[in-house]
Amino acid sequence: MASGLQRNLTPAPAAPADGTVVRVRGLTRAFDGRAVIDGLSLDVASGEFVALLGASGCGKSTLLRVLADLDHDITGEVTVARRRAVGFQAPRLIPWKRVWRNVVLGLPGRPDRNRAVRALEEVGLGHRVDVWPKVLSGGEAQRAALARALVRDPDLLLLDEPFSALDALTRIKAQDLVAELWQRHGCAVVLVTHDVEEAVLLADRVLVMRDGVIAQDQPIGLPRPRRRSAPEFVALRADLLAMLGVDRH
Ligand SMILES: Nc1ncnc2c1ncn2[C@@H]1O[C@H](COP(=O)(O)OP(=O)(O)OP(=O)(O)O)[C@@H](O)[C@H]1O
Repeated sequence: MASGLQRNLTPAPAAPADGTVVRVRGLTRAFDGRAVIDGLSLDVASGEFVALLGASGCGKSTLLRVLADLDHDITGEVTVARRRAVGFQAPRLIPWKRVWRNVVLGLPGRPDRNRAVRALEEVGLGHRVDVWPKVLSGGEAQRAALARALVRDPDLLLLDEPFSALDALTRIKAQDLVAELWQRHGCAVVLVTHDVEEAVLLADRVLVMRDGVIAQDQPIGLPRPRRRSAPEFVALRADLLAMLGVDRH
């Protein structure tokens, strides 16, 4: 590990006194001598929904892995709420465990089927409780992964392109479900996405990552539930595409 490392993951209370669930200062992560994240700072407030956009390879997943406590080879200060859950592009369900057992896997105590059922019902999978993961469609598997994350009652949910492998219609339904679940659970979310529309639909704030730092911080003040076709929505989407260097015309 590099010298000067200051990490403070475990001692942080679930809801830090200042109302933030993520506090990052001067974070640097290098691979083979090249800093992918380079002195990045970031705060996420309790209950806030933040989307992280940026060109491919700019370091979004790397940042998420640090926040998920999966990467320790860093310098800088990182404080993250203790109760966090992670969702990835692939649902990562264990094939030899039934869906409900996947949902409560790793929770302390005896596997609680009722708790799993409640979580699965919440994501519309009440009819899939006892099946094997291979029976699920791609969208259903991602919803099961969401149930597995939310059953942990996290203060912070970290999502890395959870819908990118889904077809367009399934993705829209999954996005609407996440909006609903987030409002009900009230946890903070950091969502890595390539999808500008998804970011505008879901986030309170869209962060654009460039050159190893947060280059732009765009609040999304639209009322919820948001309509993809609303003129303000379309305008914000165009602004963000322009920030990403994609021509709006
Ligand atoms: N374990 C690793 N070893 C070496 N290089 C890595 C490793 N992980 C990531 N990188 C490099 O760090 C850079 C950032 O990767 P990262 O996956 O964080 O980007 P990203 O913004 O999430 O990309 P994408 O949008 O394409 O998923 C890339 O150049 C990648 O090749």
